[in-house]
Amino acid sequence: MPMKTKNPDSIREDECLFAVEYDGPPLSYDIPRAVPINMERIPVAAVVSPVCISDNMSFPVIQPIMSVDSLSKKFLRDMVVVPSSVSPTSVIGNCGTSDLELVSDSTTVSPTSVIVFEEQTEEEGGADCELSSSNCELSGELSEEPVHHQELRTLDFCDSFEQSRVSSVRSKEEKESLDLNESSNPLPDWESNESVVSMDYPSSRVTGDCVSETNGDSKKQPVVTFLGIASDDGGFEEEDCNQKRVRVVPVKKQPQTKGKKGSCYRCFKGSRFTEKEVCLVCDAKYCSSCVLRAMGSMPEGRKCVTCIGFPIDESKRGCLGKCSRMLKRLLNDLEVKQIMKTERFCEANQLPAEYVYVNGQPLYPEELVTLQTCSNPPKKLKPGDYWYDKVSGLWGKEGEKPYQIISPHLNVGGPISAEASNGNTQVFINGREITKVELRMLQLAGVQCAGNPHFWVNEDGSYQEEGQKNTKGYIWGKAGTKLLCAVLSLPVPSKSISNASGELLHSANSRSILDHLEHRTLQKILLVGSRGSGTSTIFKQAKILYKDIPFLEDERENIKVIIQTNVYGYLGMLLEGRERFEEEALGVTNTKQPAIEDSPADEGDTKGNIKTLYSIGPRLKAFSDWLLKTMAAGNLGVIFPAATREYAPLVEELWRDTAIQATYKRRSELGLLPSVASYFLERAIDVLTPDYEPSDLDILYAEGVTSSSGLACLDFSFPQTAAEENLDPSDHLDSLLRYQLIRVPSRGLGENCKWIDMFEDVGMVVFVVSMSDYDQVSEDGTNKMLLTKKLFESIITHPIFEHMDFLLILNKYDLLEEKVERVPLTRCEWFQDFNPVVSRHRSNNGNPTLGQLAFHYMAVKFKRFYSSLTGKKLFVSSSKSLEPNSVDSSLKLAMEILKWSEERTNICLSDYSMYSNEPSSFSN
Ligand SMILES: Nc1nc2c(ncn2[C@@H]2O[C@H](COP(=O)(O)OP(=O)(O)OP(=O)(O)O)[C@@H](O)[C@H]2O)c(=O)[nH]1
Ligand SMILES: [Ca+2]
Repeated sequence: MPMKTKNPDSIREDECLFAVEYDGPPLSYDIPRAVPINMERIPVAAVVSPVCISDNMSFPVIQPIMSVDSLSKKFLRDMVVVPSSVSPTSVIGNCGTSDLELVSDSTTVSPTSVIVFEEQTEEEGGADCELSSSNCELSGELSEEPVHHQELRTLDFCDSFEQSRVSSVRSKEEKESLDLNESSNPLPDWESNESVVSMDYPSSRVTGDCVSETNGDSKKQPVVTFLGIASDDGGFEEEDCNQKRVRVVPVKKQPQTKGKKGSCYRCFKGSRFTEKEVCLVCDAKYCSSCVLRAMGSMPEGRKCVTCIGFPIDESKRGCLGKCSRMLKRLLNDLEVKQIMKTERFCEANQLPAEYVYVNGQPLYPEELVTLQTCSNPPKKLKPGDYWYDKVSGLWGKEGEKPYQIISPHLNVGGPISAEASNGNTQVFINGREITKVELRMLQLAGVQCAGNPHFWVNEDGSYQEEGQKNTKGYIWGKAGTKLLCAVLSLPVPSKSISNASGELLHSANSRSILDHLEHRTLQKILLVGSRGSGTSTIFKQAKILYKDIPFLEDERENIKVIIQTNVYGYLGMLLEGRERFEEEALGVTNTKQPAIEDSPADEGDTKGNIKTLYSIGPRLKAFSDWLLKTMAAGNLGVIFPAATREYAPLVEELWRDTAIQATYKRRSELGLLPSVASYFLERAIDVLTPDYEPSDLDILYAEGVTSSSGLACLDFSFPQTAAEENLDPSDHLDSLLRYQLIRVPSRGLGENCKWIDMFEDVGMVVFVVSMSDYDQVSEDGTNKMLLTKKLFESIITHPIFEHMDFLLILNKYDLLEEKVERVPLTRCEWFQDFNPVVSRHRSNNGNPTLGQLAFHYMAVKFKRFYSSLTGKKLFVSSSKSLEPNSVDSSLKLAMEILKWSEERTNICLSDYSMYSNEPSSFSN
């Protein structure tokens, strides 16, 4: 598009000055594009009244109106009128030098004017429009894309193992768009896909946000954006789609002075690190000695004296009324309260109506008031473009799916356009072409959507086809539709639906749904596994991941003692090993050096004098003897906390001793020493001091923290992702869904499963298996994997769990990977037929590693075993539970399975089943 725009850099200072001072009478001659306004004299509002704007007309837009004197003084406010076809860059370039800039594609620009009459010809607008609308389409498509790729990374091994190997390479690309398991899955590419249970439910985390990335149009940098609005907004491209609109863009006022980086803007002292108070308008920062002088009595809150009367920087709207520590120090409580109150409520700081566009039109102040004071207002309203379906109350950001249902029938903004939410489904609700997610929701709610219907949906969810009289049903009427919406991140009517007159109206429907929801909000997940499988590690990870305060003070105090006891135990095992190694070494020495015996030395002392690599001095020997004796007596727990004080110096000496270090080097030969021991032993000196405080990681690694005899319970919900935080929590049922993780110690599950009856109401069972157990034997000589299989069998066949989903976590993948290279998997008799074809060259050419094959094989074994006994399908996930991401994705998988089974139940109950139509969704 030819840019006739005057280069703003060429607007000279004096022109601007002229602009500021011009307040003469209206000129007698015609000014085609720019007219100064005077509210008293010009009935401005009528010009842009919503009724006279037709969709296809390019129209003059009159932006905020103020009286002449406030215009000259205040209205230097950072108002820029930008026809949206003009590159916003041009505005920014100059805003430091002049408060008021005007840019239009006309050549005659009167800087005093705040109105731009923009006549835009078809051709002029054409090219740009086309370009950007194709952008929009592109991003629309992309944003839907992940919906299809949203899959559960669980393995379905009912198909033959070989088959899944062959087809598995396919999924590489799909994997990119997944967020489940992404960083933590130890198995790359090859193992997922056909074996993947493909879920057609997009989850809240997947939809939506990719738009921002793909929108990053390289040609046109969105230099001016609404500062406050969330970044996932389509930005300028979207606005360009609706061309022919004149736009008011808030531009930040620049501070009058600016010191060197980080210093106070007034005294120019201090650095980045000095505490400062910030002006809400121009972002000037003042140190505590200057702030009161720079901001005066703060009649509008925290603004420089020169910024009083100016609108605030929209990005700071969230800070309004939130006092800083600095002010609290400088002023008394009453003053602080008063200032914060005026900051929030004074007129100058209110959201300017014209920054909010509804259905393509900037709001009038009255409209904004209507919107903000209705019984169910949009939450956290920010400057930006929104669409509003007045009939149903659906509300969303322009170009996006709905995110809230607000009060219907409000007289704000223009008429809704078919493209408002950028849908491409050919299904319409109240004149708006709906998005793919909405369509899916409708289908799942049992609404017949064949034949591109146009629906008329009322605020209570009742709907009819356009042109027909009878109500066909209620969209939110079915049990589970709300939950469905939660899964799809779609809004649902709030508890009270207000009717046209604003009265509250509790529909029986919505109440029953809420009852249903409340009943469902605590989903219980049972976590079981045989000894040492990793259930407590997973439990602790969940605590650390999902709790703000994972461990309380006194809990930590107890854990500290547990850890220290453990470490003394590990030291004891080392000392035992040392004795063994010393004896071995002595034996070797004796046989090697028969010559010594010929010497005339004292026979009896010979042995004591011979020093081996594993010998220790008498002081340490005494300590060692004492420790081993205490351990043998089972008294280790009793010696605390005295032991830490007394023995700390000895521990240090012991750990640094060469004999101990030599023993530690051979730790793999010490059968009893668990693998986590090294984590603590290497820090033994720190851990065994009285003022040691265990970190979360220490607690994670520590053995015996979760009681091995009792149940442990954890209530949690998955924290919202950044994208979800932008939405209102009340519309986001995901965050309402609460889970309870119940860890049952393996002991409680033995033969007679004494606890099992308590778990009637759990939603699902997560069974944890340690993959590295395949070569281990228990005290009575039975292979541990076989014991695990037995325990697994007893649980899956228990009548209580008959209708429950099972998720198998094959844990300790890290250990398996390492071990399987040394010890054949066939060491376990259940795994006799493991016969992998592994290429000799272990390059990264996509061939699975032995570890991956072994995991896969075990998964198949368990799956077959499970379905032979239950006729159901087992979900499987691999994990390294010492890694938080790994546990996070496993638990999220559990959540998805729960959600999904919820949907499955609801849909089975409803008269409409989508599964018959969509074979992709969960067939096996
Ligand atoms: N290397 C590795 N070690 C793990 C993993 N998961 C757990 N462990 C370790 O395995 C040991 C046993 O794990 P726990 O979580 O205590 O097992 P548990 O199921 O609670 O077993 P009990 O407490 O004996 O009932 C601990 O030392 C863990 O640190 C893993 O994925 N990789
Ligand atoms: Ca344990």
